[in-house]
Amino acid sequence: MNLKLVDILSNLKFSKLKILSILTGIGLGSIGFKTLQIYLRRRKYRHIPGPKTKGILGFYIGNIVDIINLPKDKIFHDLIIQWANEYGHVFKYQLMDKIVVFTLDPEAIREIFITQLFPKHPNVYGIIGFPLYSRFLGNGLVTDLDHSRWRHRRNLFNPSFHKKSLVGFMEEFNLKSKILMEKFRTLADGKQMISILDEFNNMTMDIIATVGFGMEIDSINKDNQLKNYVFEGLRGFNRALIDPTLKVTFSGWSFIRNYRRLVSNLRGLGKNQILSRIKLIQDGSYLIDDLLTIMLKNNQNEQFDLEILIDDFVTFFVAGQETTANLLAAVLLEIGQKQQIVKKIKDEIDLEIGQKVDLTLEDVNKLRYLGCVIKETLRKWSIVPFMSRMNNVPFKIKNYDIPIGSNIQVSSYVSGHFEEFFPNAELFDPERFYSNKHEIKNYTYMPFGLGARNCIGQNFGQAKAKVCLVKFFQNFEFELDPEQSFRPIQYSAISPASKTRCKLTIRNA
Ligand code: HEM
Repeated sequence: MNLKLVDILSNLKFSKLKILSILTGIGLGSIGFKTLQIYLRRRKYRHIPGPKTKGILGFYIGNIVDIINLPKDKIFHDLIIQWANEYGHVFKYQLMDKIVVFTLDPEAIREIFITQLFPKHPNVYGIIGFPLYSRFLGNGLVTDLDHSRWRHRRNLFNPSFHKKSLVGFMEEFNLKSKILMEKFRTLADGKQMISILDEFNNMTMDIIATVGFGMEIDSINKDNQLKNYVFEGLRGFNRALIDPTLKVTFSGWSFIRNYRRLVSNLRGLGKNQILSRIKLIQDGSYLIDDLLTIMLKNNQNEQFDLEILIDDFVTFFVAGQETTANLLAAVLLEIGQKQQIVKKIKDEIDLEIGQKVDLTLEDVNKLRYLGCVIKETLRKWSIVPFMSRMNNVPFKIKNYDIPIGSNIQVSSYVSGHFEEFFPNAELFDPERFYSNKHEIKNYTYMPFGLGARNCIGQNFGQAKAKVCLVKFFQNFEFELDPEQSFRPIQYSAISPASKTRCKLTIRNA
């Protein structure tokens, strides 16, 4: 009996050692494999210029070290501008073990987005669709990687964004802007600091909920589940993009668990809304042509893929809401520093529109100067940081062969800050667009993307931004908090770091 025990113990000792050595072997093997993989990848791209990585750590994690060392007031894309100034129209950089090819070359951009219509890169849009083991935007319109399925669905959505539908949406843009202005009236004592981005986020949320999905939630005046799920979902998503420790720490895992629950709640809400609408349409009792009805009616003869309909529900809340809110907050942050621009905007509104309350699309389209202020804000802020495509065929940029399958990135923010394209790029100057001071070259300005996969909501977003701004200037004066940051912060969108803090007073009061 005793002898047996000794045997077992010694065997156990031996197996522990064995296990340890196997594990060490696997560990070393994986490191060796990864090292070889990174080495070969770096070699494949070594003919393309780009910033050097530093030391052994740099070999493994690439230019992440440069990002970590960025000054506090700079965003990652400021670093890319610096690299563009150093290396020119095409260069590469390394993010962890992956290589990114970046270009701001107008000719190459035309090829990528128009002539060759390269697909979206799965590494990038796959993460946006399915971050942290959850289905967020899924295969919605922004992230769909299946070209023929995307084409079919884009055709279904297109009529909802044509001018005729936009004319119908104006009523909601007016109504929701009016509700926000009523709230501002209660805050406009010239003393309270308001985080204007938060307020614009509430308004754009209410607009997309109503015109998109027939949901009246009044985020401007109260908390509600949908708003919390969307805002928290975005916050989690943003953290997923920038925090590489999430998947390897206990606190990270608990965050992921909560995040997955939240996204599943948001999708559950979307599912209920879609199912009850299908029923109403089948009963013939729902007559309002919002995005959801149009989408379902157009799809009537086909099998609905419920999960994809939910993907689009989430996609429209994300793509259609925070983009316009950030744009509005950036406009006020820029012009608040230049009273002569504010005066020009007000003069134009007074002349063309006066105190008219119910604005039409024609009214806001008369505001050419305001339109140029929005264009200049989009040049300087871009809002969407970058786009990524994959060359599925051999491709050259400026005589450099780009390996097939590369992650090619383009950024309206970087092109918009590149001195060769926009002289004195840091200066906010709507005259660039108003009086065409300098020629703006094709494919150097693309805040709404390019080609077939450009932004479906660009006219929608600009019309709603204009309605809101007109009502704001008809009613209020504003003064920026001088203590705030005037710089951008970059997550899934580029937005004012301090959310544009300002005090309001009632105009002519
Ligand atoms: C300031 C406002 C906005 C900006 C700057 C903006 C920017 C963009 C950009 C750059 C893209 C292309 C992304 C890529 O190629 O990877 C895009 C796509 C898209 N945007 Fe917008 N957007 C804005 C407003 C909106 C609004 C209001 C909606 C909806 C109501 C919307 C819905 C979409 C959708 C669904 C796509 C995907 C289109 C497709 O692939 O077919 N966007 N947007």
